[in-house]
Amino acid sequence: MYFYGTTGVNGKGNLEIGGVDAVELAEQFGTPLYVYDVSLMRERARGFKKTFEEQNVKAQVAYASKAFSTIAMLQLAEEEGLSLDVVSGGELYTAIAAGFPSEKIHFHGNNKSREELEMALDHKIGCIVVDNFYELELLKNICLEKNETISILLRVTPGIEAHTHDYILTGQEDSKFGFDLQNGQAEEALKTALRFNHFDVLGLHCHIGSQIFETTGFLLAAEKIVAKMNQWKNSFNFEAKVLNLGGGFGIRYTSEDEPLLPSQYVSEIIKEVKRLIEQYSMEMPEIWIEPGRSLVGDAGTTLYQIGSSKEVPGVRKYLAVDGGMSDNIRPALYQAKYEAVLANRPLAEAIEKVSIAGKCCESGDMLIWDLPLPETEDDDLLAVFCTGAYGYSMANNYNRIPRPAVVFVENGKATLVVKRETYEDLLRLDLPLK
Ligand SMILES: Cc1ncc(COP(=O)(O)O)c(C=O)c1O
Ligand SMILES: N[C@@H](CCCC[NH3+])C(=O)O
Repeated sequence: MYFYGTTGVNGKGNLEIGGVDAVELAEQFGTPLYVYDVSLMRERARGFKKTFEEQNVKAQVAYASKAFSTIAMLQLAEEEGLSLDVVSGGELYTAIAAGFPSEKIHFHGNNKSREELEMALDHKIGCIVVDNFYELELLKNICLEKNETISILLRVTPGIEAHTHDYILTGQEDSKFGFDLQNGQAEEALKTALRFNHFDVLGLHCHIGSQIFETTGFLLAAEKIVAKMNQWKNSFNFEAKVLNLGGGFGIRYTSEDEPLLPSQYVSEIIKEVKRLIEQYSMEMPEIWIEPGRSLVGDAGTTLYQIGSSKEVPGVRKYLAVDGGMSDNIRPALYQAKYEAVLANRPLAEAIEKVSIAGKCCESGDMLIWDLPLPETEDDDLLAVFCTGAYGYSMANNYNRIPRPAVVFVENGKATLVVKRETYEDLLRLDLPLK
């Protein structure tokens, strides 16, 4: 069995995370429960940052908070010296509430509203990643009305087909995000932005997709963008100070996945950018990246109580848990795969394959197909690994199921960082007919 970070088995034979017994966590906080290994998140953040520091490259590692945005998480990101990528007014609001330094916040999104852009300007955030011509015009008008200047990056689509699931591909030409780099759109956007003196155009941004295992896509994107930067330096005397290559670094969900370490992704990127800069005799830009999944994904484990089961003779056995697509929609949305063990007997020998069903009223609400497990008993707990990214952040109240609590564990201590939703919470916004 593969254990992540501080996860292991304690003297009682139970799963332990961050020095805390997982069975005791379930007793204390209930299930389903998201448990985050804080030291693993710190290790990942330091891994990205250290590589830039060791190679003397000016950089910002911005945590893509869409992966998991809560006040405690953003405070941890700040403690670790990360910048922050937000993608909506809600994520920005959470960052402000967490006390995150606004000058280190970058704002993304392909359809930011006037209200969201005004909020960003009012909070004097670090930069806005402008996605399209509509936004360029809207932001220009808001800057004029408020007589404010703002730093911007232009998001471009470099025309890269990264190898990942279609729904999380973003760098290809036919994408809803960004200005096309090849067909002249990006150049047009740059010319428009440079004409307006309320914009400080820092440079370019691209994000080619998510859960990517190779560096080829990042290097190709860098090559295409730096070539354009060189062209624009010569034609408009525009020197990009920032090259932002986005996030998307893959992690290990199952034994089929073979990701690189944060330091390996970063080293390869630095090497390629340095080569290109030398080739074009340009100034080295700052390199910014935006990891989400690779900072928090493998630090999260979801604990579930096992409940009903159903045998389809000769076909399969279904085992249902007390959560499902309401706390982890990734298997239904992307056919994502996970590994799991019994938290109260993680080392017990597997004797059969069972398929883990959620409790939602959907046939597609299956968390894991054909999971090897020991024979299960009442009160067994299932621990599903690697649920830290896009689990809680994509959780929903389908079937009016309250969202689970979130606990951070570190050095033998558990801290509740998000309370479990209650039935009253579910009705908080409802109004009666009369
Ligand atoms: C612009 C942007 N940056 C960063 C990320 C973070 O991606 P990941 O969680 O795969 O690192 C995303 C999501 O894919 C994104 O759209
Ligand atoms: N939600 C996706 C990734 C989102 C990508 C955002 N640009 C996932 O769970 O894999």
